[in-house]
Amino acid sequence: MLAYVINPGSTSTKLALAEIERGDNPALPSLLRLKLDKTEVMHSALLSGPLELGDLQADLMTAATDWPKPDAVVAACGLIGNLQAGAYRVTPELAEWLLTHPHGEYTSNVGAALALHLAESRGVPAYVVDPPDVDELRPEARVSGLAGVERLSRLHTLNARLVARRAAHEQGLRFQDARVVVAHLGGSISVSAFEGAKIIDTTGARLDEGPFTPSRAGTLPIRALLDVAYSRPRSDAEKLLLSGAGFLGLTGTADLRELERREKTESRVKLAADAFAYQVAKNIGAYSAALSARPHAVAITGGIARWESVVNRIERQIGWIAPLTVLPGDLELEALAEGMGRVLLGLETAQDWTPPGAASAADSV
Ligand SMILES: Nc1ncnc2c1ncn2[C@@H]1O[C@H](COP(=O)(O)OP(=O)(O)O)[C@@H](O)[C@H]1O
Ligand SMILES: CCCC(=O)OP(=O)(O)O
Repeated sequence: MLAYVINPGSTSTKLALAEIERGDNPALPSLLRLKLDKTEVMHSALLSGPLELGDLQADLMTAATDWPKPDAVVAACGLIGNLQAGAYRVTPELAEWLLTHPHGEYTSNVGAALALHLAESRGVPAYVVDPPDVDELRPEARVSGLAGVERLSRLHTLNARLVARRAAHEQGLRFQDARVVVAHLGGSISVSAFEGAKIIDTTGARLDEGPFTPSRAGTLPIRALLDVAYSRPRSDAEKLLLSGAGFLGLTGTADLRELERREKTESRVKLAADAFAYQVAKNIGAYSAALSARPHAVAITGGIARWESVVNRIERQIGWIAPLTVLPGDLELEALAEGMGRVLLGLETAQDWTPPGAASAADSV
């Protein structure tokens, strides 16, 4: 099977021609064989209007000019309304909805429109896979200690699901039979518990919960949060918590490659790295406890999984919980291709999207 795969980012859109075949292990049918021919289309600014979208559609058409006709086109997308994981058929209504109801700055809001354009030009269907607001939380995970405040499911769904599936396969288990905890450690962080192939609980990302990140605060003691909130306007408080905190606030830089070099000689940097590994490990422990029994695997992924001494510290701390799988970087193109492949190969059924009710579409970040 062939698919065009589109992953829009803030400064470039990644594109791939994916060849997807069944694997040769009948016990693990979703362990697929993938071949990706990747390319990247640069754009100068955050996509914000129809003009830039038109230009990008044209650039993608050019990049794919010589590619053979695919069976489908698949893209990453923004928030589409608290649904089950999997593939959704892109309709003009879904593409338009994402462009006109962008809740938060999700650059992937343009994904569905890009996929539809390319798919129509080839006379094939378009899909989006595993949006960030896939919501499969167990009921008790939604409840916070303050009536009216509901915990949300907003995470790095694409990468985290692929990594959870690979960690399950590494243990010789089908995804639906495995319990896995995944820590996605990039510029943005989420830690999530997978059981029965569902994301039953997650820290969320951005202004939700979890470890601190290169520039975000993560979970704070409530009294400190109140001090931050009451000492400045809300927009300044958000700016501090999202882009002036974390490693940046603790060490003066959010460039973790630089911190990796400095940690041997600077005690402040070493303490920040120790604290980060400790917070990640504690969250892995908490999300292990969200499962019905001990996890079969713990996995860490994202760019920070390249920081060897941090990975070692995390492993020392959580090694007693389950074997650790480390898959550094992000594998979103692979995740999109596999998600599409499962539909094209008849392992999963694509779903139809309907606009979420006013109640579930309300929030911002
Ligand atoms: N070799 C490395 N050592 C330490 N940190 C790294 C390394 N490579 C990347 N990082 C960090 O990973 C983060 C980027 O994560 P990544 O998942 O690749 O991208 P994104 O920014 O999209 O989340 C950055 O904070 C970067 O400093
Ligand atoms: C909502 C989780 C995925 C994501 O895109 O996070 P950031 O926008 O915080 O990087």
